[in-house]
Amino acid sequence: MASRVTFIGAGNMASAIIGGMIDNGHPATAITATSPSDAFLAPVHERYGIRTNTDNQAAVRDADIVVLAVKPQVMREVCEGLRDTLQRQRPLIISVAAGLTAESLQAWMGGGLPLVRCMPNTPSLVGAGAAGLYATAEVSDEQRAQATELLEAVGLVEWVEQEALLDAVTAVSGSGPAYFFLMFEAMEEAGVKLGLPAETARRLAIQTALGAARMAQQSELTPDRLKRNVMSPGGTTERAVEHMEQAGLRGIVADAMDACAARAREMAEELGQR
Ligand SMILES: NC(=O)C1=CN([C@@H]2O[C@H](COP(=O)(O)OP(=O)(O)OC[C@H]3O[C@@H](n4cnc5c(N)ncnc54)[C@H](OP(=O)(O)O)[C@@H]3O)[C@@H](O)[C@H]2O)C=CC1
Ligand SMILES: O=C(O)[C@@H]1CCC=N1
Repeated sequence: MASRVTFIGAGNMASAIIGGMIDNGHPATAITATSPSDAFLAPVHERYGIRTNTDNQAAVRDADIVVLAVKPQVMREVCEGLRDTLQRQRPLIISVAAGLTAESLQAWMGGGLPLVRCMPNTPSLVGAGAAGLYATAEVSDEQRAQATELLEAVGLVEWVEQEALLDAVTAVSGSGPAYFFLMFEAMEEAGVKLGLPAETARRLAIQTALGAARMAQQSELTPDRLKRNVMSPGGTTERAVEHMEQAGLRGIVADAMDACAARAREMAEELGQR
């Protein structure tokens, strides 16, 4: 029988994972999502056919897995509200919140619960997600396998053995989709300046990213080698890539990802248990 999975929060990230799970064959009737507002839940129910509930406690009562998918800022209130039910029920808990440490989450939920911290990303919606997972000591091998199965239904899963590495995962893949969307915007704008219709430039940029990603995934060659294969000596790509290198693109990416990971650590401090 499929695991009964309850999502606390039905926003961008929860919807992305739910959509991917359903496309992958998880029965909609075994999935519940909660939100404080019925008006918000109605379209989620309509779209995915899942169960919805405005009462978090009622929604976790029969769950095998509880996915905490609210904003970090409301997580404490949500965890404290679920504390008694979770302590009785002891489901596998998966938090997708950026920053918030297992120590804080455990403290808010009363401690000692099987908790996986996960950093997923929104391409889960199309089955192309990438998630980093970290398990606390309370998580059994079977529960690790359950978490892997749930997240693998919507994409790639990588376990990390040190919790702090989740901040690095956030900087690479959690926030990563936004970097590529920004690149699409920039390429579209530049394509328009070069005379292309916006829609044409956008479609070409997106398809090019898809092709490059598929090639990099399927090829034995490194990204550097693949890049050099596009760069004919004295040709057009060489000129463009030289420009990007000279303008400091690598440094910009490194600084941006440092800022991202630092923000995750900052959020852990701002919102942490004390
Ligand atoms: N978006 C992303 O790309 C990623 C997000 N994350 C993490 O996922 C989590 C959610 O982010 P995201 O989906 O973007 O945020 P959203 O704001 O889209 O979703 C949060 C959801 O939680 C609901 N909510 C608020 N309070 C409660 C409550 N007390 N009980 C139940 N539900 C509640 C909100 O309802 P309402 O709108 O009515 O308040 C909303 O449906 C965050 O912790 C974030 O760090 C992780 C990886 C990637
Ligand atoms: O921006 C954020 O805080 C969340 C976490 C990773 C992606 N979105």
